[in-house]
Amino acid sequence: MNVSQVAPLSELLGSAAVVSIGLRTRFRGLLEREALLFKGPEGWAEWSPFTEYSDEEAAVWLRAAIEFAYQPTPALQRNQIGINATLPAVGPDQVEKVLGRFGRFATVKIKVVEHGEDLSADLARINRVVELFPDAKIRLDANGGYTVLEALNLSKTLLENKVPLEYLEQPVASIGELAQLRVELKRNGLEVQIAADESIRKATDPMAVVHASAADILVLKAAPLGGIRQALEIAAEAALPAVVSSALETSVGLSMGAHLAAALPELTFDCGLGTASLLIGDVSSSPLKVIDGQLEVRRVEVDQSRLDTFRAEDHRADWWLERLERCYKLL
Ligand SMILES: O=C(O)CCC(=O)C1=CC=C[C@@H](O)[C@@H]1C(=O)O
Ligand SMILES: [Mg+2]
Repeated sequence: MNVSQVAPLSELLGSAAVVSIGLRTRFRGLLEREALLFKGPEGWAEWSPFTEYSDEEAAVWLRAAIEFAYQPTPALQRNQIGINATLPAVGPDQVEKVLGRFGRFATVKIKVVEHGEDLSADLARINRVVELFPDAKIRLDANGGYTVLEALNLSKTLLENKVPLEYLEQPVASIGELAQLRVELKRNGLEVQIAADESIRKATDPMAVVHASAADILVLKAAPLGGIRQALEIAAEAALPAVVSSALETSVGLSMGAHLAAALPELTFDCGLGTASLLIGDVSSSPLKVIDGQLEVRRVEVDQSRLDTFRAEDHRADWWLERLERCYKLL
């Protein structure tokens, strides 16, 4: 895709709208999610790299958004996606309320080690989920926060307590540690699968994790990987099962994830695209909704009245538009 020919900057700026939407519960340290939306011939797209990301990293997300707005999506293999509930690192007393917003689900992803608390806080949250939803499969996302030994000990404890553990997502930070953890788990007879997230989406070479035999499952996020096509290529080359997950977007960004999930030749895991319910509102009056654990696959129209409701303050909108101009030049 030759970006300057396909999508002139003036056109992106012409439809660009910047929103700021509150989160119901702190997630990833955030209480507000900012996003820039623009419209191309195929529909609306979202550009929402986290504000601390460098221009180089944010430009990758921009390529993804331009591709989604300006190019037809690849052929779809399914029109509904199974979705997991996502539980932020809340106290055990909050679990019921937060998970209540997800309706029915078969899988819960629980955030762990978010605030650097000790393992007992994670265990209390996990145990509360199991108590409330004994049939749900559990995946834990540590964002690389454990040591190999901590991840190993936690796996032991969870298996001893018969927690239905589906996988650990990025339990440790580096590819070397992921590979080491997999070896240690096997050596200890612990059947726990490892999913790689940051080791793919933040790596210069997304295949490095595969070559190091460091993961059983890939977490694919369309925006940080540079778009649906790029993510599909990684999945094909890796030849590992994939889980598509959100980057905490509005319905517009989630619809790009849903199209990626729908285009994968095989999809056996629930996907982490149910995060709209973590936000206080959305940019569409017909947002992508998870019903009984299933998300429909379609593009999303944006409503002017919603853009007005969530319009970011002028100085934040200016910041995003300047960022857009800088990142566009990097494409
Ligand atoms: O996968 C999910 O269930 C929801 C998405 C999710 O967890 C994330 C979205 C955005 C930022 C990340 O810190 C986080 C993740 O690490 O997967
Ligand atoms: Mg993750």
